[in-house]
Amino acid sequence: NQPTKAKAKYMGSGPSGLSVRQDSVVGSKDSPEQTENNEIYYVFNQKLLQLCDQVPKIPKRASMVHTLIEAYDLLDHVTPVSPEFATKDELLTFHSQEYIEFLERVNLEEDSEKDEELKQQFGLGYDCPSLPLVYDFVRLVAGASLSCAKALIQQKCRIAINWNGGWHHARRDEAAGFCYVNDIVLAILKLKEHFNRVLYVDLDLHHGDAVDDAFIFTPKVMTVSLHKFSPGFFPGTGSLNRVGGGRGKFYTISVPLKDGIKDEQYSDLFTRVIEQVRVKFQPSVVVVQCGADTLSSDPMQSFNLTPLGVGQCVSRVLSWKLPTLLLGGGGYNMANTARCWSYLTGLVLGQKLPSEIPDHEFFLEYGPGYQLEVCPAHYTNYNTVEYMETVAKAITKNLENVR
Ligand SMILES: O=C(CCc1ccccc1NC(=O)c1cccc(C(F)(F)F)c1)NO
Ligand SMILES: [Zn+2]
Repeated sequence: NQPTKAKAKYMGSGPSGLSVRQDSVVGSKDSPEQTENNEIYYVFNQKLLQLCDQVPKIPKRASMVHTLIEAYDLLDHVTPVSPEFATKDELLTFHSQEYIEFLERVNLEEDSEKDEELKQQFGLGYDCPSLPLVYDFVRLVAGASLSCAKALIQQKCRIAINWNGGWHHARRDEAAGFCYVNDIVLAILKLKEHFNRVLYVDLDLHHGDAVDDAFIFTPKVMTVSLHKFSPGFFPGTGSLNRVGGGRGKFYTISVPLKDGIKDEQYSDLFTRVIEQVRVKFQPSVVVVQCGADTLSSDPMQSFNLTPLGVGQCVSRVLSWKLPTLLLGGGGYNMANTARCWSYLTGLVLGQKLPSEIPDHEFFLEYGPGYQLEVCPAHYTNYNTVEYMETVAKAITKNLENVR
């Protein structure tokens, strides 16, 4: 039951430009999809891929990820679900009216000089270039992660995947760090209505700052972010002593790392931290942002992970058998990001994927080896054993204050 192209009905152009009514065949309100209780929800449709393909710094990445997953025949083992657009009210559960109405208004503008200073005020400009149809993009990306959250709440699945989500820098009232909408905060706010304790794990190279900030004062959401922390590196937050505040103190865990870390050291530290988190926090649902800019040969050239290392962390969380939402994020080597998220999708399905990249539309992007595996680079690793011990001990100490 592939989601067919959503039959978008343009209902004439209202003040905000196009107002689109989306009749998605699968998963619409009036006809809940008949799921043969397939455990893995995989959210996408052609519109979402098309909008995400246009994001400047990740051209065609969404389609490369999706078509590689399809080429590996993984779609036959998941429940593909076509997402709805998030409603304006849903966006307003986190974002400000001014920001959302601004996006609504510039949705259709060409990149005109108009509103230039307004664009700056809302973070559009340098880090977050103006996107064509930015409002449609924001509503569908958020809608996809919300569809996953709703499916987990309604127990239609145990694992839900949105590789086009994971935009962890978007702030309440402005785009930031190349993120236009914080689909993660929206999904967690939805999950929080039905699950007592939400664990958020951020594996992206960058600190998940805006998600941390959104939940820094509450003990109902524990955020764990592993990230590069070094002078001048974006976003600059996420030091070891960032532990949260008020009633949420010690429910924010920052794991600051240096350049060059490899799979074994990364997953060992992750395991040490996350197993303590599990015992102390006892999450009832988990959200994992799987940003792939940590991989070796990412243009970020910072960490030296391979999909195996990321997979060890995700496997650890999946072994808890809790309702789990997997999201994408960064990842600027498009082929390696597609390799990573295809590998993770296979992992979720318990399927080992053959090394040879199957023939498909983007096959040539996988040259010269045309293999699924990513080889580590020869980077210097600045994470000494002593440094890692210091980080692990500090986190253990902080966690003594939880429960
Ligand atoms: O990946 C991110 C956002 C990274 C970011 C934050 C703030 C300003 C710009 C960026 N993105 C980049 O620097 C970037 C994005 C794509 C490709 C590159 C490249 F230059 F390394 F290729 C760099 N968060 O998880
Ligand atoms: Zn990143």
